[in-house]
Amino acid sequence: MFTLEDIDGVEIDRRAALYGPLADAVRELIDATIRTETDADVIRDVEATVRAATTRLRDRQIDGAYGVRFTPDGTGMPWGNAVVGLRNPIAPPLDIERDEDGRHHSRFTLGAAYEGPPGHVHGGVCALVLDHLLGMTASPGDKPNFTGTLTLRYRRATPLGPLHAEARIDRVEGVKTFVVGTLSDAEGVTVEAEGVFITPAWARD
Ligand SMILES: CCCCC/C=C\C/C=C\C/C=C\C/C=C\CCCC(=O)SCCNC(=O)CCNC(=O)[C@H](O)C(C)(C)COP(=O)(O)OP(=O)(O)OC[C@H]1O[C@@H](n2cnc3c(N)ncnc32)[C@H](O)[C@@H]1OP(=O)(O)O
Repeated sequence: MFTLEDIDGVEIDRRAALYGPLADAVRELIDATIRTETDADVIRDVEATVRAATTRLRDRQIDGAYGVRFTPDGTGMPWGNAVVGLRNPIAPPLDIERDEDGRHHSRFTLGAAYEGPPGHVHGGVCALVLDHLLGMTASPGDKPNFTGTLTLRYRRATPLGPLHAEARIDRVEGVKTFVVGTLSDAEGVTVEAEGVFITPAWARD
């Protein structure tokens, strides 16, 4: 499930510098695809260009999904992840910081690709972001904790644009870690979350 990638920091940096800008460019492409009003012939031409680029990338590719890879020194490379994946253009991506006290938080921007209600973030995208942030918060060491139950209270619509999310562990009871968190815009909290994250049987002591 988690795979070891036997590479050093220099090689991680080289790969990040190679694939990160490609994912950024495709993110821009997604946004432009949603918002363009250019001429029909330009759109057909760009479609052909994009299809040709996809064929070139598929020239050599891995079987299946990217997986969650780790290097020997414990550096995580969840580069295909839907929330933080450096190689995943549908990931915003979130850059998550961890405080000394275990609190996790992130500032990020969600644009047109994440729309649900007009001008606002899709409720499932709010859940996606909070699930991941709370999951990271629940898994501070080398032991993964999976989402068992995630409960959300949507207090008001979340506008597209700059946002902030944070989470902290509320309590730990055996294999269950209870985490609480929020998603906010500049005016304050839009979504409250609480989750029960559980150590899977194969990772228990
Ligand atoms: C994790 C994906 C990797 C992403 C990593 C990315 C980057 C960072 C890298 C490393 C960090 C690692 C991970 C954290 C990061 C992100 C997390 C993202 C969150 C996800 O995207 S994660 C995918 C969605 N998630 C699932 O795919 C879970 C499917 N499911 C299962 O894998 C099992 O079902 C499990 C493990 C949930 C339970 O394991 P089980 O069934 O063996 O549990 P068991 O019966 O032993 O119960 C023991 C006690 O938990 C209670 N309990 C059981 N089930 C419960 C539930 N659902 N809700 C509330 N309480 C529950 C019982 O009532 C009992 O409580 P009590 O002890 O009090 O009696």
